[in-house]
Amino acid sequence: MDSLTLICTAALLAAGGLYWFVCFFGSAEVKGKRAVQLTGGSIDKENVQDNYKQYWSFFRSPKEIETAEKVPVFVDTFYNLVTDIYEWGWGQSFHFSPSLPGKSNREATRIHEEMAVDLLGVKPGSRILDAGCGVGGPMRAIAAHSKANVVGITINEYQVKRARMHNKKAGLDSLCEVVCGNFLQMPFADNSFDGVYSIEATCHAPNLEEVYQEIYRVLKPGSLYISYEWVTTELYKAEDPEHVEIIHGIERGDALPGLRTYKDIAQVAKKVGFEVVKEKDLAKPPSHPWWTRLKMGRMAYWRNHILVTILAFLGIAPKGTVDVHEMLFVTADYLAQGGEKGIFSPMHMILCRKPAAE
Ligand SMILES: C=C(CC[C@@H](C)[C@H]1CC[C@H]2C3=CC[C@H]4[C@H](C)[C@@H](O)CC[C@]4(C)[C@H]3CC[C@]12C)C(C)C
Ligand SMILES: C[S@@+](CC[C@H](N)C(=O)[O-])C[C@H]1O[C@@H](n2cnc3c(N)ncnc32)[C@H](O)[C@@H]1O
Repeated sequence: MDSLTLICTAALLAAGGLYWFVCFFGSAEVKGKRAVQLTGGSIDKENVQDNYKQYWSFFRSPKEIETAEKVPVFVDTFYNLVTDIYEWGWGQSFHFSPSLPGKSNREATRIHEEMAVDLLGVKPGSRILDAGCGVGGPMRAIAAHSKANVVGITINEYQVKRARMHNKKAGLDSLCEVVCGNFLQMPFADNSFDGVYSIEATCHAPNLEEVYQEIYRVLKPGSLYISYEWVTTELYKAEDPEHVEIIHGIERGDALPGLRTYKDIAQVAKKVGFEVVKEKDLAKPPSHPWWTRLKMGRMAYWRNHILVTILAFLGIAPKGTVDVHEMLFVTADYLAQGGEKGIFSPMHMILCRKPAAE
């Protein structure tokens, strides 16, 4: 073999290897984003690293996170930093769901979303609210399944842009509307929705009572609200340092002002005036573990980390992207540990009714 043939063969093998590495290694999810399109949301490329530092500074003075005025900035900064990585590495629905044997992650996600709207029992044409809608994965599944008009609200302007773009692309923009705003002070009239749902979103509120009160206000009397809440379970022991470390790890990597215990949820719902119709931790057996998807993705996360590092080095991805990705990498491990130990659930479901007017 002459040296030219050798070089060509080596180059071909290297290109083939790289293609395989990028496309097939690990479990790639169906995404709306590619690695080369990663941004810092609404943050200018050169400010991503500083915003990442700012995000961490909130944890140095946790009391500040608990004040309602600081929360929108804290949560908004977080979603500017993570939204593209979530879409790229997870898909358009930013939540977990129990694994369903024989079904793909995508199907399991859709079934978990449809269950929420089925429990609301809304009719086609009714108007429902998605409190904390992300880029609208659940909203589109729910609108397509129920034929209800869905209004989504998110604090993050960049997510509004992404959600509107996806709605249009899916041909669902006549059923789905997206508003930028704070779910603690919503720009909607009293008694104006036939149903409300929130999927893994109210955990960002510093005070659950405030967000439940606001949802109660906009819901029509006699209508239902369903939420999938992030909670610590009865197995969590505050005196066990390992448990505490896992829960703190989850809070830090997911922009949470402080995880609530499962006991708080119904108590707060009743306090604001709801009747609790049903409450169930959907993570508990016979459900199959929600965290296996996180663990199975580990090889892909390594591949992603190398990709992000190369893209940031080349100046294609913003500089801080590597730090953000690393933070998520670590968070995935804390989440999986929380699930495996049974001390944490991201799907403590509560279904509530606003009493009918007298
Ligand atoms: C409800 C919330 C978000 C829940 C999940 C959608 C996200 C929690 C942790 C995220 C991820 C962790 C690891 C990332 C991985 C390193 C990267 O290569 C690809 C994306 C991840 C898999 C990412 C995807 C989304 C999560 C699973 C919170 C914020 C209340
Ligand atoms: C983990 S994501 C879940 C998104 C969506 N429910 C889903 O499952 O894809 C949490 C969402 O809550 C939104 N959120 C958090 N705090 C908020 C607030 N105070 N007001 C409005 N939206 C908020 C975030 O912007 C984000 O869209």
